Amino acid sequence: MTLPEDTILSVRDLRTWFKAKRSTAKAVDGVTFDLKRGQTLAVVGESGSGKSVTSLSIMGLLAKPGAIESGEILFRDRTGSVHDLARFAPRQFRALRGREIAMIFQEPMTSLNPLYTVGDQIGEMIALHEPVSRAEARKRALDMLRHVEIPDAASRLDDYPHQMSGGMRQRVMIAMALACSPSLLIADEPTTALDVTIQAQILDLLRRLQAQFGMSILFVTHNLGVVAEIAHEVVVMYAGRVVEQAPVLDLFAHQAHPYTRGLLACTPDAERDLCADGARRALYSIPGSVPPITALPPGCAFEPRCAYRIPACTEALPPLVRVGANTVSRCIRSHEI
Ligand SMILES: Nc1ncnc2c1ncn2[C@@H]1O[C@H](COP(=O)(O)OP(=O)(O)OP(=O)(O)O)[C@@H](O)[C@H]1O
Repeated sequence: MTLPEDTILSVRDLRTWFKAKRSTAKAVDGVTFDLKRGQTLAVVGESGSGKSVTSLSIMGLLAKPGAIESGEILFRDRTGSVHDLARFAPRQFRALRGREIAMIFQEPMTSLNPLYTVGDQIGEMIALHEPVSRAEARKRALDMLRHVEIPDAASRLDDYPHQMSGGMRQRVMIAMALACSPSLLIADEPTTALDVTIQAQILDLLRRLQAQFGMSILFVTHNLGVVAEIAHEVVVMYAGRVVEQAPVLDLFAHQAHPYTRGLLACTPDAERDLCADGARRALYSIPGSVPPITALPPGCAFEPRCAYRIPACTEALPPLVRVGANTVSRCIRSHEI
């Protein structure tokens, strides 16, 4: 298994399907991307596009009947060894999760136990992977609370999660995720439930922690505003497939796929949306909805909603092709739009 030195994660032609008696939901269908060491790659798309199933596949947390059908998930651990997580057994994942790869979610209470103090939970996470004494675990937990900038950390160590605000709980979850200095952090919509000020603070914190700890981040979100804040590289998913990938500045400067263009038009922008007379322009929304992944058309899955569609779009699935120095797009008209 070969992986370029600067790459920590390489997802190659990944297919994760949910097979039922009558139909197969191809939630992830041939997804490929690379995440460079120390960088943030954002996976963006509407609800149901396969973002979470991609991250759960990487973490080995798929619920049945979900299973990896084919493809590779190459991951470089801190010793430099490369593993194919698509072929990992549950026992191997248990040794890896928390220590090498950690995950944070939208809802902190999915990770936090309401019955234990935050200090005990962070300490427990450290003790699970490292031979530390109780006192040492407690000291490390306190250090982590300081790293995530919880004010007056020493007095919050013995708080229960319910004694903290949503933003603080999110910080505790980040502290727990980073307690063993994982090299990869998977963040699935971690700021979606927060109000905008707290959201900005958490994104800022993640950026600072990334610079400090040097971890790579796979950031799953439906929000292009958040992508602009945090990502180096962006993967746009639609109906289980990658439709565009580009460095963040390139993607915001020019969208090669009509779906990306539509997503961007749906993102509120005060300057663009406010008219000279103070009225607000109606926010654009992409017409139609994501087709059911159990019954995708043979051609481009976005074609029924696309303003650029031509008859050829329905004939075959467009391949992902290079359309710029660092951009790939799955649209036969990318060069014209
Ligand atoms: N347990 C399951 N059984 C069958 N299909 C599933 C299951 N879990 C997910 N799927 C399918 O996988 C598709 C992708 O889901 P996924 O949660 O990855 O989307 P998403 O892009 O993360 O959306 P959201 O932002 O709403 O979480 C969905 O359309 C859903 O139909």
